[in-house]
Amino acid sequence: MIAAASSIPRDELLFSYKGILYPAAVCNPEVFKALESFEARSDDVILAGYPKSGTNWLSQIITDLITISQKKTPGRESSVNAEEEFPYLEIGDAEKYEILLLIRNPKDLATSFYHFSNGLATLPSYETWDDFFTDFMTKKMAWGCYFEYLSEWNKYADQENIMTITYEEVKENPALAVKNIAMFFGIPLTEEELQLVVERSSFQSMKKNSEKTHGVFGNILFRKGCVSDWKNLFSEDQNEKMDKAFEERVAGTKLGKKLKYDLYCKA
Ligand SMILES: Nc1ncnc2c1ncn2[C@@H]1O[C@H](COP(=O)(O)OS(=O)(=O)O)[C@@H](OP(=O)(O)O)[C@H]1O
Repeated sequence: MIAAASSIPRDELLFSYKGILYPAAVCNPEVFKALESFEARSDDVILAGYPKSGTNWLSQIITDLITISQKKTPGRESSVNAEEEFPYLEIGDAEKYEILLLIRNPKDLATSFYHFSNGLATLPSYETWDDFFTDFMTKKMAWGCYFEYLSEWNKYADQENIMTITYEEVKENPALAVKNIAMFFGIPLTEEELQLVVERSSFQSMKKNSEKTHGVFGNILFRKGCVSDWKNLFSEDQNEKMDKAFEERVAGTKLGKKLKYDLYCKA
């Protein structure tokens, strides 16, 4: 499906559902409609992340944690296939289940999204970074505007069943991040299990394993896996524009503070 999309004209690549754009090759309005009445089970685990925030990274960590937890559950030892049990979903009522909310600094996220858009046939590609930046700042992105995404999730960030984690904090101290995630989902871990999850979710391990886990898509997905790559793309003027938008729209919120913008997004 991803390869077939390359022949689709640019203006047919995205469709709008309730005011937000989605890639037509992988999303379907019928699915969104059906998900409005989706009922989750109380032990379902949901990972919410805007594109390029590190979703595949955190789903690797959660999948391993679930596998470890299931191995310890009597009667489920042999039925472990966590990958199959962790599909992508768009969700309705956010109150019924525990949600790990993943966010990433907007400059690295935009940088990652730009390279991804140009590597993937299902998304509109961009001749220049400047063109991408303009669209990113004016709500023309697939999966909507990142600033709106942050403002919307900010309404729920205080709820007990939501744990927010940043890409940067997992990068800074992976062991602590895995420990906190495991604690949030009530999964006890031995020191050995913790080290295993950390090792298997390192960028190097995931990239090395990516052909098996993601096929050819792996090469596009596991690009650099670092913090501050934005410094290679952003102009002075673009820095000013994004700093201003962040200050006006997100800086004062709980999620805004959690992102440590001054540390990760100022030169
Ligand atoms: N293990 C690990 N460690 C550090 N960073 C990692 C890891 N796995 C994925 N990544 C980086 O996450 C970026 C992709 O984000 P997503 O998985 O959310 O992409 S997607 O929206 O599902 O396509 C993308 O970021 P960039 O490298 O900056 O493009 C990936 O490289």
